[in-house]
Amino acid sequence: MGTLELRGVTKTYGAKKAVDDLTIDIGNGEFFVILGPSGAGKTTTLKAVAGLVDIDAGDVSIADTDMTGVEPYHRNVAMAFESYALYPQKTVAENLASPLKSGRTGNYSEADQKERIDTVTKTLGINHLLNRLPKELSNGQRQRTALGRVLVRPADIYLLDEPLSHLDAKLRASMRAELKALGGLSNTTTLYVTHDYQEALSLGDRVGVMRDGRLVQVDAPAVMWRRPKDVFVARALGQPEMNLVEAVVENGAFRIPGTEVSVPVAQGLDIAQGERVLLGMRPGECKVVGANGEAGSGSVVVPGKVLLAERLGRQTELDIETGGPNLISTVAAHLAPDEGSAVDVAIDLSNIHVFKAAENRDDSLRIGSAAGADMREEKR
Ligand SMILES: Nc1ncnc2c1ncn2[C@@H]1O[C@H](COP(=O)(O)OP(=O)(O)OP(=O)(O)O)[C@@H](O)[C@H]1O
Repeated sequence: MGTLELRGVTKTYGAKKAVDDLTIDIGNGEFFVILGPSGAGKTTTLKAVAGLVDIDAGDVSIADTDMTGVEPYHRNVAMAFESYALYPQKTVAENLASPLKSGRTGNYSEADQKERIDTVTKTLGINHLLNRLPKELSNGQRQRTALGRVLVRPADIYLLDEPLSHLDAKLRASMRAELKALGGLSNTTTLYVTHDYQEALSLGDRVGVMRDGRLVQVDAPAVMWRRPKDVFVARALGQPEMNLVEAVVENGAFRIPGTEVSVPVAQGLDIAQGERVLLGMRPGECKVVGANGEAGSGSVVVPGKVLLAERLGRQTELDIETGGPNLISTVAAHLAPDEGSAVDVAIDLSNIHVFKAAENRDDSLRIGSAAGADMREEKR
């Protein structure tokens, strides 16, 4: 176990700053997730911690010890890459036992080894595959075995790079729950990298959203979901993505061009007449209430017509014409209106995120919700 600190870590490849002045403090036993799109610098960050790349600036400390000049072998980190490194001629059981036999993380009796392997393989659902060779496994099983090799041995830090990426959606969801349980049990500081927001929100004690080598926001999942710092973070969380609708402040209200909709500007929002904003509304929070349905106080109603209704499992995704920008709404499939129906979409004011429109849309900063500015004490 140990803390992990990165101070001003920078790694450049040619003209590209893969990691740009990155500072993170990860607590002992914390499960920290880096979420970001392809090329954001996630893997390079893990490699910097593992000592697998030479960093240009900054430093990494593990368990309060500066790792500058310390070889990867001596850092006591266990890393799982997206590509799985397994011994092809060894069985699953032998692959899992090999990290325990190296002696560098302690000596394990046969019984200890068996117990550790048992716990990990049961958690990962691969305990029926112990006698198979890697070539006799599916990609998902191979990936779980590779993850098992990492989790089986104690380390100060686990570094996990998209370890569930080759699993199908169902298995991935169940593995998330099991990994969480395993993390809780082992209490090992973990730095976990993913581009899957559900994984990030469900696994992370804290999540850091990475963009172009920098962390844009670091927060607990619930805080980040409620208060994404900018449009980039807001778009990174949620599938389908948050609806983003341009609006202008006129006479104390946000007016959405092309519609009759006007959302009152709540007190305390730092916004001036004529300013352009983006109103963000998550599809799951755009509630279809039927035409002329009851919206209730504290919400805004947008009348529209269902252009497309696409059933996706238990949910249906609706594309709703409003006269202005279309809105995407997700509803339980059995409640979904037919294509062509007139509907009202009700959105709670507190679920309407207000971003000051920036030249690059992703840079637009959140200033609060349509219900008001964020209260400081609500932040944590
Ligand atoms: N060995 C390398 N040589 C040159 N450029 C590299 C190298 N490794 C990474 N890069 C570049 O650095 C940037 C960050 O890469 P990195 O692999 O860390 O991103 P990532 O967030 O892990 O992406 P992905 O999710 O696709 O794995 C990218 O622009 C990538 O092309």
